[in-house]
Amino acid sequence: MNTPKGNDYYALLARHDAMRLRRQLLAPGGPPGPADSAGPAQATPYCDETDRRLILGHLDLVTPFEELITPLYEVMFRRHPYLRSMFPESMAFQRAHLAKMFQYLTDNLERPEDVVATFTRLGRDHRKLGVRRAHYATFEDALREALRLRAGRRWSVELERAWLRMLRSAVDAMVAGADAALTEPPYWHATVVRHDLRRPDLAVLRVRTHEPYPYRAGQYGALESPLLPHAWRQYSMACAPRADGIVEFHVRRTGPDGVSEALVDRTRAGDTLRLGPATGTMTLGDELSRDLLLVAGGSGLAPVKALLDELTSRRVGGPRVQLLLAARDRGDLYDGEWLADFERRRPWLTVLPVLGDAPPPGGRSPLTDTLVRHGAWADRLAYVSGPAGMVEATVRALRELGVPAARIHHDPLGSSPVSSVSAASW
Ligand SMILES: NC(=O)C1=CN([C@@H]2O[C@H](COP(=O)(O)OP(=O)(O)OC[C@H]3O[C@@H](n4cnc5c(N)ncnc54)[C@H](O)[C@@H]3O)[C@@H](O)[C@H]2O)C=CC1
Repeated sequence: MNTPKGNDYYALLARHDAMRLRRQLLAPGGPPGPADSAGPAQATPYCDETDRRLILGHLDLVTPFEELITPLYEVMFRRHPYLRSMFPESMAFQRAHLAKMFQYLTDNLERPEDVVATFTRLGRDHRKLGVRRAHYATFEDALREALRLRAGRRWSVELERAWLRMLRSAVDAMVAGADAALTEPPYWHATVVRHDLRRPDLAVLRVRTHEPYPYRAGQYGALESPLLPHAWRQYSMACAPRADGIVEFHVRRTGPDGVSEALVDRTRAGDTLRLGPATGTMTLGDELSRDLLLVAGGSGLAPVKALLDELTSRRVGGPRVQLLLAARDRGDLYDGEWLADFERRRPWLTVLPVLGDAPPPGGRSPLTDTLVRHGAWADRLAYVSGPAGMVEATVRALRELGVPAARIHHDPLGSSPVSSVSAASW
């Protein structure tokens, strides 16, 4: 065969794709919309009611998804060894998150608009990984083989077609999201200008981005350390955007060998990181007509600190703000000094620390007890950030105390499926 081999071939494929994209961009009328998208997702009919029933009725054939993911990556890397270099050395996080992504897709078949919105964001985010349209075709081929392997003799052509339509609707949205973001960098380089170890397992990092980094207070972005190439983890920006390009992050080490460990234990001022595009909905609206309730747990303080920062700059007779800050103990109030000083100078702010460990499953939580005890919150606008269990318990308590869901802002940073969908899953 006359085809270039191995890495060269796939590099060529990616280059060909980039050139095609460039031609499309330069063509009169600019880049194509989603409906024109080429590649594997071309002119794909979306997953309909029949597909939904087929997929959900036969989920047992391909679940648990963790067992689908292992052969999927094996097939993909066996056929295209070059793709392995786009992934981190350890695939554990990657596998878990791809499994969650399939879970999210199959759980939300009834909500195509939400799915499209999520995958559009994901496509924009995936530019930082160097993902190109051509890669989606290789992913689809690998998935097809993994599905067949996993499901065995009960697999059918109809079922496979339904799965591929579901996948292609997600891929279409990702391609559209990537195309729509072509005018912004896929990631930003940032130099660490300060690294404060506030607790043995928690660091506050200040980085300066080399190019302006667009974001809003309350949002988050993914960081990558050169110590762990291709492994990206999400952290909230802990200050409102600043003219000097400094961005603050709060990082808690949660286990050995991960990105947080690299950032807490092995990163110093002068090191360079990469930062993915900002995303998230925990932002302040243009109008601030209601008083606010901010609830933060542990390093979940980061986005709340950014909101406080923005509130400071926006105040002209603005709202009153109550912050409930949950921490394991007094020593774990790692930004306590800053917060005490900040509160002293802001008569509109009241901070209430709530100390105690996470409750056992089904147990009472000091945080929700405090919410209930202090609670005439029904008229407030609430922002909640912290461990997934804390966010869940707080949102539930607030709903019971009469705060409508639409007035409770929280982002699923941490372990929830949607968050994993916005992480580097493919
Ligand atoms: N670093 C960042 O930029 C951000 C981190 N997060 C998330 O915040 C979490 C922070 O973790 P840590 O600092 O280790 O916090 P942590 O595990 O020390 O928890 C802080 C406090 O929250 C309360 N809490 C924990 N679980 C609870 C539950 N199920 N119900 C009620 N209250 C509970 C407890 O009072 C606990 O002391 C992580 O899950 C992270 O993903 C969220 C947003 C931003």
